[in-house]
Amino acid sequence: MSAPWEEWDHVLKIDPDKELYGDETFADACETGTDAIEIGGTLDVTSEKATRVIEACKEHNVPLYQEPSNPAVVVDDDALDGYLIPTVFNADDPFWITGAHKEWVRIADDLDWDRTHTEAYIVLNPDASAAELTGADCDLTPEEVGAYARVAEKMFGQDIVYVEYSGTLGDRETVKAAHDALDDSTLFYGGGIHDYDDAHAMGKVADTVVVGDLLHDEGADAVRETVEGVTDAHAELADA
Ligand SMILES: CC(C)=CCC/C(C)=C/CC/C(C)=C/CC/C(C)=C/COP(=O)(O)OP(=O)(O)O
Ligand SMILES: O=P(O)(O)OC[C@@H](O)CO
Ligand SMILES: [Mg+2]
Repeated sequence: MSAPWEEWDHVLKIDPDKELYGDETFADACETGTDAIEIGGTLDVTSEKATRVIEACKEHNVPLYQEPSNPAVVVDDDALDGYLIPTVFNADDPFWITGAHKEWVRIADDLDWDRTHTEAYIVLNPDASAAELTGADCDLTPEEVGAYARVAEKMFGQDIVYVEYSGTLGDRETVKAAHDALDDSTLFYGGGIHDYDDAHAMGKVADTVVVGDLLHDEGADAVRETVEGVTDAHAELADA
């Protein structure tokens, strides 16, 4: 059976610490046409804030995943389809590679391994909170990023490799290098997607495009355009 993310063109990442746009609701976010919702952010997320988002989204027909930024924010909730646990391949502190994970497994009882999956992050925007927190080495050539991606797939068995430029649109050659380096794993791209054209361009070099801040800054209609952008890009690739 194939993994769910193999079918995802678009993921909407909701940050529990950020407000929605105008008077929009979580229902609006769920109805953008996105393939899945990831609930997570780097800073100031709590399990209470994450629970509020899960409760508001669970009645809607969209897969829901929590992406915890540390063990303390993990919510035990049957409404979640699963947990996508980051591990940061280019972090300078092993805490963000396996240390937090060790602590989580040590303190949590009865982890549901069937619903627990990992994402091999390569964090590339030095100004993003995720980069500052993890001390990520963002000064990497496309070739090095491709090599990290290949290591993640071939040596560490990672099903998801995530090129993360949170807050800024990334370098397409770098994203393409990661994509070209993978045989079977799914390449997520996230960062700075603002409109149809951004999503279309990154959709050409990534399997799954993740959109985050746009929901909070410009709202659900803007997110819907990005769903169309990546969907069109993938349809064009399939026709070519
Ligand atoms: C073992 C467990 C349960 C957790 C460990 C999780 C790890 C390694 C986290 C490292 C940091 C990280 C990659 C967080 C994930 C989510 C993420 C990148 C969110 C986007 O963050 P930003 O956009 O930089 O943050 P803000 O929007 O909050 O400023
Ligand atoms: O918020 P943006 O810049 O869209 O980034 C999306 C996601 O990759 C963040 O983890
Ligand atoms: Mg962000």
